Amino acid sequence: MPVDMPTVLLAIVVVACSMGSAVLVSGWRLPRPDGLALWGVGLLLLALGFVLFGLHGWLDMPWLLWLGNVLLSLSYALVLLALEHFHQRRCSPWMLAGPVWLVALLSWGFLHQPQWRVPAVDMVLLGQWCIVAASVFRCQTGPLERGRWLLLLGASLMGVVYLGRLWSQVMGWSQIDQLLLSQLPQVLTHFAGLAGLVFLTLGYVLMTKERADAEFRQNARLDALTGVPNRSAFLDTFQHVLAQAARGRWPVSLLMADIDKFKVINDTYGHLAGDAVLRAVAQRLQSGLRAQDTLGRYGGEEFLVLLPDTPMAGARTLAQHLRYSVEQMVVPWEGQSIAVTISVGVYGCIPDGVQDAQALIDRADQAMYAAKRAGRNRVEVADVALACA
Ligand SMILES: Nc1nc2c(ncn2[C@@H]2O[C@H](COP(=O)(O)OP(=O)(O)OP(=O)(O)O)[C@@H](O)[C@H]2O)c(=O)[nH]1
Repeated sequence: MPVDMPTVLLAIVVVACSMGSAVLVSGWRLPRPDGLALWGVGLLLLALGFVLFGLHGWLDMPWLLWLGNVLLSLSYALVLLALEHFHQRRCSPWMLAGPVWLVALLSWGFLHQPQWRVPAVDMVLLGQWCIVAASVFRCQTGPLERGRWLLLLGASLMGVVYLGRLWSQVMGWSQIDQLLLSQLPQVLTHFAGLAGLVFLTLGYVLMTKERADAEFRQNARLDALTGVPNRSAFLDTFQHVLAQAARGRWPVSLLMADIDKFKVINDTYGHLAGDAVLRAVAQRLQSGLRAQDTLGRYGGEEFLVLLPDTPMAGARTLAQHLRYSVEQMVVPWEGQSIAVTISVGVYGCIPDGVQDAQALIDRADQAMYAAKRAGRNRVEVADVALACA
């Protein structure tokens, strides 16, 4: 089937323009630096570059070709910049601007020698796609998500396009200075490039969506005020640790810490001061824990601390330490200092795989209420008779 080369170029321009403007609009002034706007501008520059190539085919003005090549290289540099922006990395100016300068120099220097200009420029552009592919690989943490797979596929396709172009030049299959001639290698490489652009852009957009989804999931598991895991996230971790402890037959302890007379703090200093106290207590508790321990906000002014591989005696010592640490703290508020204390209930057991997490929390809660009844600012351990129930 004969394919008209100007139509192929037009298709590239239309697709790059529409994708570029859509991405630019969706990334415009986003609060988070996703690099989408950069990507959109890159696509628009690419479209402009192809418009200039097409015009050169008709008007035969060499500077159009030079500018088209520079714009193409600039658009690839913007793709790289967008990726680095997405990952909040600083990109070396040499990596970004170096190839663009090289393309500008080579295509100007060999403006009237297409046998040198075309392969030289193609080699630099191929190098740019290698850098893009390396950048996609470098941001891999854990298994590749679908967005990155698509990006890699797109970058590889672009690499194949330039290799194919170089190969067809070496083999003499295409008249390299005749851009508008409908030669099979030209048509094939341009179509492959178009497909590469679509894969790349979809991959990039998907990658931003995947990151937003992951952040949303993560935030949904954190308490917005204190930044520690919320009740449902804590319960998930607790269930998981209980199952592991039951398999390994190691002890698990739980602390329930409740701020004393918190209502008085709220009533005296105001609700915002109460919030500041909650944040300060959460920080204090967190700073006294090991990496494997989990602090969670159970509700209102109640915090839970999960201590894997910790017998009740050790948990009690830690609880005393945390209680003392909070007692020593003062929360500054509008020129005043708010004193805070906590009451802590301790419960521990070697799980047998049958216990329900909620039942264990209730035991720690009962111990905490015993501490309240005994006068507050103290630690109480659950009834030993119940300790392994
Ligand atoms: N500022 C603030 N207050 C909260 C928050 N969640 C719950 N509270 C308040 O915490 C207070 C808890 O009061 P109580 O249950 O009577 O407990 P308490 O005053 O600490 O008394 P004891 O626990 O017996 O020492 C209530 O006034 C709630 O409105 C919050 O996120 N921020």
